[in-house]
Amino acid sequence: MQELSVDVAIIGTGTAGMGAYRGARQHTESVLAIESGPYGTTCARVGCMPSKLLIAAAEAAHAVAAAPGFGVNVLGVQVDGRAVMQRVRAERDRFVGFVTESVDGWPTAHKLRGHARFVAPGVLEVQDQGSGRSTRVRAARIVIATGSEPVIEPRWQQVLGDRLIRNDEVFDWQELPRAVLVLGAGVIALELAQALHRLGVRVRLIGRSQRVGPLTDPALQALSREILGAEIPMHLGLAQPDLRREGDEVVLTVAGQEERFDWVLAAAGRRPRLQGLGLELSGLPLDAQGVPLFDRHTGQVGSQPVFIAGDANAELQLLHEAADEGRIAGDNAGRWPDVRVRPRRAPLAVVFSDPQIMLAGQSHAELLRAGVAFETGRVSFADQGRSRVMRKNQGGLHLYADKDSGRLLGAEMIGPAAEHLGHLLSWSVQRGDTVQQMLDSPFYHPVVEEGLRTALRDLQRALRMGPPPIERCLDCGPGA
Ligand SMILES: Cc1cc2nc3c(=O)[nH]c(=O)nc-3n(C[C@H](O)[C@H](O)[C@H](O)COP(=O)(O)OP(=O)(O)OC[C@H]3O[C@@H](n4cnc5c(N)ncnc54)[C@H](O)[C@@H]3O)c2cc1C
Ligand SMILES: NC(=O)c1ccc[n+]([C@@H]2O[C@H](COP(=O)([O-])OP(=O)(O)OC[C@H]3O[C@@H](n4cnc5c(N)ncnc54)[C@H](O)[C@@H]3O)[C@@H](O)[C@H]2O)c1
Repeated sequence: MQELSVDVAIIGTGTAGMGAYRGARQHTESVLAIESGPYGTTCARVGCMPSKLLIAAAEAAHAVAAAPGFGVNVLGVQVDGRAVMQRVRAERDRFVGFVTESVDGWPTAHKLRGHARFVAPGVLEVQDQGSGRSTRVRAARIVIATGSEPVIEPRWQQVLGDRLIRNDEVFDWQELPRAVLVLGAGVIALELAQALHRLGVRVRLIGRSQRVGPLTDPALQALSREILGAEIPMHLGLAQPDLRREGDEVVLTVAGQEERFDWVLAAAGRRPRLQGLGLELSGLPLDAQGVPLFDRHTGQVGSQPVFIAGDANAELQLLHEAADEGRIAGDNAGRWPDVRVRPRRAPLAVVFSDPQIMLAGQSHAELLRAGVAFETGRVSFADQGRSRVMRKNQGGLHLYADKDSGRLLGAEMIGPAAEHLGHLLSWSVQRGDTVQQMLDSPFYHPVVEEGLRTALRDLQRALRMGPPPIERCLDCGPGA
């Protein structure tokens, strides 16, 4: 067995691992990045990018289908599934190429292929299935950046066999399938189910509860269910769906009615990829789920020279969070024992459904849990001018502000341009803006942001702060 000794070993070269590599390398050249799978990151290969490419194709099909609503008649929509998937893969490969190019630029001595596991505190064994080679790595500091994997119930695998697929496999389809059942009603389920539905695939989504998507504000959660449920065929409250395999098909039975599908897509959450990592031999403190206990401002696990970043830490499974956490963990692993505390950015999450969904700052549920005294400002997009112009006039935005200071604490929304409003709002939360400061900012006409202004005015009214807001702002422009 080959033996190596390094200052910093990084397990996983996804977004977090690559950030950690760059962070650690500012302090030492003795860095080893270990990777068991293909280079290219989950985000670029099978996550953010290919899913958004599929959604972009679905948006194009939907725009054509929705054109008659503007008096623009088109002669039907024909989706060429092969061409759709070809573009998804070609563009995806381009994005993956940028990532692999970056890894190709790392010195060979900094890279090791194979599956890493702890065999003792500070000691890893790396097994490369391809070459059969084993390497023992003694590392003064270790970064765990192993990402996440879909939650798959064992009985699904037993019943469905190779008809059960994960997000990874979807983007390798050469053609669009005829029918797909989606297990889950969260982010991946909504994004992929709606995209496939708009591309002409017969889709059904199964939710084990009545919840649809991530919003925690009960009124907006109900609105998400109403709006998305009106378009995407779904069965909610089906905790144990009756599924059986018949040949190459899967049969779902609900209330005596059978429906047949080519594939069942597992979209029931993702858990940290920590199994087989030998954490039991690592000497690290673990929580009840077996996830290392860590400080989110340093990435450090307990008081040991081990850091954790990205989806592996079971916190926020988002690209920008993985990148930040990777940089923090790598920098601290490099500079250890002089571990630095890094402020975190305001939370921001977006679902690329139509209408989009976003959460900025603290969610409604988090504010309630923390016992914060807050007021809520609301707007419906049903009559919002620009949204109506675009026939995108559905959804709602709720803003939450601190009762004492009038500072914006958070926001939840389903509605038009949520990805953009989410950015504005998370920036305001991070800056500590008050509702009055936000109202004093410019608002163009006619834009969706005028809906935000209406919600801010509603919030200012509830807070009873500043001059009384204008009740009906006629000089703001019609529909503002
Ligand atoms: C379908 C989908 C869509 C998404 N869309 C978005 C989006 O629009 N916006 C957004 O912000 N986020 C999105 N995400 C989430 C985002 O992709 C992840 O949060 C991010 O990629 C996590 O990065 P990571 O570095 O933690 O993990 P990864 O990129 O998965 O990297 C982990 C790496 O560790 C390697 N590894 C694991 N175990 C070992 C081991 N024992 N030894 C050696 N190597 C190991 C793996 O092979 C992998 O390369 C999406 C995710 C999915 C699945
Ligand atoms: N736009 C984005 O930023 C984006 C897109 C895709 C994924 N992601 C990230 O990936 C993560 C994982 O996505 P996801 O959609 O798998 O998780 P999720 O947590 O968003 O949703 C999981 C869904 O599965 C359901 N579920 C859980 N266990 C189940 C079971 N045993 N049977 C049936 N249903 C079950 C839940 O009720 C929920 O509806 C997200 O939390 C997000 O952080 C982000």
